Parts: sequence; structure tokens; C-alpha cells
Amino acid sequence: MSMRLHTPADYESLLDKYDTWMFDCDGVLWHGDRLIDGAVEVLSLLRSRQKKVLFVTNNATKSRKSYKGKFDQLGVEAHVDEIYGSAYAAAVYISSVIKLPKDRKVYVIGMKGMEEELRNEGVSFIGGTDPADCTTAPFSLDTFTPDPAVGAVLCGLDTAVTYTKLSKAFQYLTRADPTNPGSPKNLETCAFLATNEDSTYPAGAGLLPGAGAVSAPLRYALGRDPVAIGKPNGQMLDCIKAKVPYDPARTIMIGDRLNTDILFGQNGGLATLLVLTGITTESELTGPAPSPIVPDYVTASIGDLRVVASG
Ligand SMILES: O=C(O)COP(=O)(O)O
Ligand SMILES: [Mg+2]
Repeated sequence: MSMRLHTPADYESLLDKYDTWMFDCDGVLWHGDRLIDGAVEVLSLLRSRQKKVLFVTNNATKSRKSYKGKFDQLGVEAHVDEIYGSAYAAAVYISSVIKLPKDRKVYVIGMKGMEEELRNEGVSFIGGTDPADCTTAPFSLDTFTPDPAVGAVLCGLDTAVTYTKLSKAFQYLTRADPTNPGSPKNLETCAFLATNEDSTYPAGAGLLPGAGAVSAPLRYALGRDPVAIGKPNGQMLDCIKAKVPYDPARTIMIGDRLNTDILFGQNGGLATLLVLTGITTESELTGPAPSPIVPDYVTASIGDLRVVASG
């Protein structure tokens, strides 16, 4: 059963219990470029109490560096090594977990943020923002020569997704092993990866299709699911563990989506606080068919913590 936070004492007790505060971004701190009321004050309150603040976002459209630019623009204090996005986690996964050989490439369905993080990790890629792929021209297999070096497809939120991109990704994910031309069409030759599978995401003025809705055509066409690296997958937490010491017992994850943020916190042995300023609605918690994912705490907005006396 979740604890509904109401009184200043309720919020004060959270500050006593937790030293590390991991914040989801979309739907918790902001909607698009519109800050959620109270977010800035609460973040500075936490810093004034010597709390460790981390930002953990499934949004792969920006690199950690460009997220820092967004925080600066919005007047929110943040440091690059406090920011963990699914583009960064995916690049680390490819370079250090599956250890894609340096002579292989990734075919990207995604935007600049993913390209920047792959580049930072020394991972070669094609596709992405390449104008030849961001085209609405009809795609023809007769004129397509797959790059034999492609060994993985990485799919994330891509507001310029095209049939050409989906078709090229489909070819890479279904062709025979290029290093063994006689081999049968082997679905496992090419890794199918997704930065995250959020079905929707909370933009400034409402919901938009999320990364999960971009990879869905491939999942359907292939009859195969990608490895999703973002929340709730532990890969994101592994990236944080590699850089930031924290005690799971004294760490809380604050999020707006049950099947990513709250499940991510639970999978990592963290406490979880759900806010209702993003994706999750009251009825998913208490309605006729409540979600099996039950956060430890619930509050309307992160701004509610302002009731705690600063100091
Ligand atoms: O962009 C998304 O899909 C979700 O991003 P978030 O993890 O910051 O809520
Ligand atoms: Mg969110």
C-alpha cells in the first residue's frame, strides 16, 4: 500500500530517510520546456540539505551535455555527471556490455543526442540524422546496399522517423550474417536494441507518442522485441553505480510512470515516490483495476516538498 504524503512532517521524514534523490525528468521536473511549479525550489532545498541529486531520464533525444544546456536554460542547477539519459546508457551498453567490435557499426533510428553519446563512447554509427535516411522518398530494396559492418540496430525517440529508416533497420535485423554469407537468415546476427520503450511522453501541451511507439513497427514486423536499455532496465542504474557511490537503502527514485520509473526503483532496491504531474493518473492507483506496481510514496507534485522548512 502506498503512503500518501500530506503534512510537512511527512515530507520532512523523507528528507531524514534519504540521502540520494534520483529524479526522472519528463513529467516530474518539466513538461517539454515548461518547468513544473516548485521543481527549482525543491531541488535547491535538497542541495541545501547536502542531498545527492541525480537526474535519470529515458528521453534519448539529448546527450548528457545537451541536457546540461537545457537545465541551464531553465535555471535549474545540474552538473553533467549528475545527468543519466538512456542515450548515454545505450552507448555504454554497446561499448562496454555487448562490446560491439570497433570495426562494426550501429544503425540508428534516433536523433542527435543518441549520435553524440555513441560518438563519445567511440561507437561508429550510420542512419540517425543522415538526410539520406530522413527522407519521405519511397524506399526500394533494388537500390539499397546494406553496410556489411552494421552489427546492431539502436532505436529511440525519433521525431524524423521514416519508412526508409524502418526498412533499413528491418533489413539489418533480418539479413544473413554478412561475415558468413552462406548462413541462413539469422535473426540473431544483428542486436536489436532500444534506448527505452515509453509508449508516450509528456510534452509541453500534452502527450505524444514515445520511443516505444517508434520501435513498435519493427517489433511487429520482426515478431521480436528489442533489449530495452532505459528504465526499468538495470543498465541505467549500472551506469550510475559506475560513477556515483550511493546507498540503495537511503536512495529514493522520483518518477511519473509506474512501469518505468517506479519499477526501475523497485528493481534497484530503492524507495520510490510517484508524482501525479506526468503519465500516471489517480485511477491507475485506486481505480477498478489498480496497477500491480505500487510505489512506496505518492504525492501530487514534486513542488509539494516546498512545505519543508528550508535550512
Ligand atoms: O522521454 C521519455 O520517453 C520519458 O522521459 P523521462 O524518463 O524523463 O520521463
Ligand atoms: Mg517521466
